[in-house]
Formats: sequence, structure tokens, C-alpha cells
Amino acid sequence: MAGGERDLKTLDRRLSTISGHLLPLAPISGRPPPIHPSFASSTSAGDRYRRIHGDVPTHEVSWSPALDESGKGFTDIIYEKAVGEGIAKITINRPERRNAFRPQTVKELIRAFNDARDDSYIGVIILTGKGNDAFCSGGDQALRGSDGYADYDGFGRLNVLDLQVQIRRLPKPVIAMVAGYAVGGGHILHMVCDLTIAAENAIFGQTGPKVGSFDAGYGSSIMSRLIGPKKAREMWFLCRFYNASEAEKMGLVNAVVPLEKLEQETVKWCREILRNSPTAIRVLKSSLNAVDDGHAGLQELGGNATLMFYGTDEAKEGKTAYMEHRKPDFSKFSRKP
Ligand SMILES: CC(C)(COP(=O)(O)OP(=O)(O)OC[C@H]1O[C@@H](n2cnc3c(N)ncnc32)[C@H](O)[C@@H]1OP(=O)(O)O)[C@@H](O)C(=O)NCCC(=O)NCCSC(=O)CCC(=O)c1ccccc1C(=O)O
Repeated sequence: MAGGERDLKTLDRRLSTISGHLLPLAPISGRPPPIHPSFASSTSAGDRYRRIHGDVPTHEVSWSPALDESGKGFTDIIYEKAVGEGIAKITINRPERRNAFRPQTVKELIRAFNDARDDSYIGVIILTGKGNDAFCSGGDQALRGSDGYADYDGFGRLNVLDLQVQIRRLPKPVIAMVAGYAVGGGHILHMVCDLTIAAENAIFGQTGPKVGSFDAGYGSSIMSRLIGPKKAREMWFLCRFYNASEAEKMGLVNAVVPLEKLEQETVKWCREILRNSPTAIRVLKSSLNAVDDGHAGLQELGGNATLMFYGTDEAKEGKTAYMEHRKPDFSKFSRKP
């Protein structure tokens, strides 16, 4: 091949690679038509990844009821796993209270998240609310006492804070799938999730100062990181509600889709994540949190380093030598630059 021809082919290949990362301006024959940004696929146009992997499947998901190791059922949530796919779905099931949570709800959420974490087949977890009216309206105000929220045992609790920490540290992506209201403590739950897909009817806001409450923890710090300190002050001080498109502009949500497409689109995002390296996703979640999470963030990231190190011959040599009562021979392992 002549030098000029080779150069032209190289240029053509590079241009098509670059164009694969851009939304096309107009339909190009033989290529997919432009896609609305909310539905944009990461594998746009005809790049190599798309040629090899094809489109992200959009077939209907089939959910099967799930239990945790206790075998006990759930009253306040619905816990399901997708048949044949690594997706778990946890649904707050108190639609008559706009999916407000009580201590029992939170206990069940914690059990389900623990199970999804421990199930090595599960790679992504969806958190949502039953029905189209609300994702979650926060703590159940009818059960609020002077020491937190109390239900069956009469003890006041703020156990939703444990749930927030659990979601933050869970080494798998958690996606909030929001239809209707995500307000008060419900708004904080969606912010703690790694991604949020919102239906067009979604409404976001804090109500704490209206009802004599506030979240001075993640509910303030994560919000400030997400939307910036001024907007976070606005959201907390004024307690206004924001619609889905305002929330998208503020950086509170990743995508807004028609209500009837909410689950289909959320599952598509899950499937797209599930195509990727689970270890890369795991380490990225902890590294994206690490700088904000101080010692806890470093511990999570450091735990991932140890986890990966245990799989190496170098680490195995140390353990084997100990078990065989001999000196380890680390001389064969290079000290990399
Ligand atoms: C969500 C609304 C805006 C929906 O309005 P609308 O569609 O008109 O429905 P309603 O008729 O108002 O509601 C239907 C029905 O549901 C009941 N309900 C709704 N939300 C709650 C709730 N949070 N608690 C109890 N009950 C609720 C409502 O009373 C109706 O029932 P009826 O029998 O017909 O009366 C609107 O409902 C609304 O504004 N809801 C209240 C939102 C709110 O203020 N939430 C509490 C915020 S405070 C909080 O969540 C703290 C939580 C917490 O535990 C915490 C504590 C400390 C630190 C951190 C946290 C944390 O992060 O969570």
C-alpha cells in the first residue's frame, strides 16, 4: 500500500473513532439515526465496541421474588432479582404513605441490600418506590417522636442513616429509579445512590425545615457536591420543589425519560454497566467516593487493593510460606518502577 493511501486510511479510521464518541448531526446512511441525549447509548455510531458487542438489549426484564438468608418475607418492601441477569430491584412498598419509610421499612431495606451485596451474581441494584406517585417521601411523620421514628418496639430510631452509609459503601452501583416525589429523606436516599434515572413526572426537594427536621450529614454534604454550595443552600433554606428537567440541569439526575419508559431505560443502564469489568466498577465507586469519605473512603479503596493483591502469586507466596513453616521467597517478584 502506498504511503499516501495508508495515511488516508489511518485518517479515516481515526475520524470514525472520534465520530463514534459524538452524537451525529444528521443521519448518515448505514448508521443509526441521531438519538435524544437522554436515551444516548455509550456505543453510538459505528465504533468498534458497538460492532463487537452490538446494542444494549432492550427486551423486557423478568423479575422473580427474592428473600435474604433469613428466609423471612418482607412487608414494607418488595425484593426481586431479574431472571438470568445480574440486576436486583428493591421497591419501597408503602404507596398509601407516598412510600414514607418507618424503622421497619429501613430494616427490610438493609436486609435486602445486604443480600444483593453478598450475591455474587448481582452486579447492579435498583432502588425505587411502588407506584407512580412517589419514589419516597422521607421519614413517616406519624411515627416521629422526640428520639427519632418509632414503630413496633417503641424505640425511636434514625436507622435510615445506617442505610445511607450502606448504599454509599456498597461495592456495586445502586441506581435510584424515580417516579413522582423524591422529597425529604427520600430525596436524600436518591442522592446517596450512584445514579438516578427520573421519570418526567419526578419531583425533587427537601422539606425538613418545613416540618422541623434536617439532615446535616450526607443530605447536606453530598448535595453540596452534586449541585454546588449555593444551590444546596437554596434547596435546604427555601424547601422548593424542582421538576425532573430542572433537576437534570442541576446535576441531580443522570437522565429523564417518559414515565412509561422508566424501568426499561433504567434496566438498559444496568445492562450497559453489567457489560463492563466488575472489578473496575467496584474500584471506581470507592475511588469516586474516597476523597469525600475520609478514613472510611480510604478504608474502602484500600480494601479493594487488598482484595486484588490476594489474587497475586506474590501474596499467595507469603501465605503459603506461612502455612508451610518456611521463609517466603519474594525474590522472584519484581520491584516495579
Ligand atoms: C410527598 C407529598 C408532597 C405528596 O403530596 P400529595 O401527592 O398531595 O399526597 P398527600 O395527600 O400529601 O399524601 C398522601 C398520604 O401520604 C401521607 N404521607 C405522605 N408523606 C408522608 C410522610 N413523610 N410521613 C407520613 N405520611 C406521609 C399523607 O399524610 C397522606 O395520607 P393521609 O392519610 O391522606 O393524610 C406530601 O405528602 C408531603 O409533603 N409529604 C411529607 C414530606 C415530608 O415532609 N417528609 C419528611 C421530611 S423529614 C425526613 O424525611 C427526615 C427523615 C430522617 O429519618 C432523617 C432524620 C435525621 C437525619 C437524616 C434523615 C434522613 O436523611 O432521612
